[in-house]
Amino acid sequence: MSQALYVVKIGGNVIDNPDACSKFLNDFAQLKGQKILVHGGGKVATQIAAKLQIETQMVDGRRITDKPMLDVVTMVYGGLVNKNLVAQLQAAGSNAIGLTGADGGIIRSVKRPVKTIDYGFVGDIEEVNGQQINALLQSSLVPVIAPLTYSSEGLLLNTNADTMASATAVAMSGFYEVNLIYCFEKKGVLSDPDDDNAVISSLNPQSYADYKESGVINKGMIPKLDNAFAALQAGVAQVTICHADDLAQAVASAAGTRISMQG
Ligand SMILES: Nc1ncnc2c1ncn2[C@@H]1O[C@H](COP(=O)(O)OP(=O)(O)O)[C@@H](O)[C@H]1O
Ligand SMILES: CC(=O)N[C@@H](CCC(=O)OP(=O)(O)O)C(=O)O
Repeated sequence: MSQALYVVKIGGNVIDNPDACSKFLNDFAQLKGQKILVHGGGKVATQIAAKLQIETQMVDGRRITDKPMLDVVTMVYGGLVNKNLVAQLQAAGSNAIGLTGADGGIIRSVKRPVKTIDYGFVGDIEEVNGQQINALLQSSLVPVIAPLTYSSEGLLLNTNADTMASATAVAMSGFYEVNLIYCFEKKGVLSDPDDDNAVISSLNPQSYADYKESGVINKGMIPKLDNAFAALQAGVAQVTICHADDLAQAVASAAGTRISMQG
């Protein structure tokens, strides 16, 4: 059996909460074995954009990214958020290296074609260079990947962090047995949006369709789960959605929502 690799995604609500983020990073640094962190930061980008009087517009969970907004997300994801996470991981004993998808050519995308909506400078992933990422892992580095990609025309493109994590996990499953863990500010996928303890322990395509139909699963959780199922179908060994506080338990399959193709 191949070696284990954790691909962990951390969402913007946790990044925006210094105490929660610091606890998460310490737990992440404690994880034994090979690991990659993919981060979001949408909430921080929205706040900084507002300070610059740039309005945020989201459609289906994706940010409309015109040139001024591209400048904001480049500074926020590639700079402010990524470098602070790297510094904190260094202090926690993890030799982190911060990268956008352009660095080392690790994640190439294509600018989303305009259909009914023009998303602007948003990238749809075309290729993840798993070999290059593996070279970093083999040098005992911990890649910390920001949600920016590059195109063959030399554009830098804003790319959803959940999709970055899923595509990275899929590419790395050619080298490792990959455990993909989405960490956010709730205890998992909930069967009752008003009850933070109503965690669905296991979700398969049928139960997902039912919860979606009834409206219990909505908004940002839909693209997150679509990414989760896509990863499982493309060879990722295990996918879990959990609270950022519960990373260690989720690794031991003792917390969060386990995504499954069975049942
Ligand atoms: N059934 C559900 N269980 C948990 N969260 C849900 C559910 N349905 C919708 N959500 C929403 O999905 C959000 C997570 O998606 P998103 O905001 O994209 O997260 P992230 O910050 O991790 O990228 C939660 O904050 C929550 O408001
Ligand atoms: C194209 C697109 O929507 N990109 C996202 C990238 C950040 C992200 O995904 O952050 P969270 O994980 O914190 O939501 C955005 O700008 O909001």
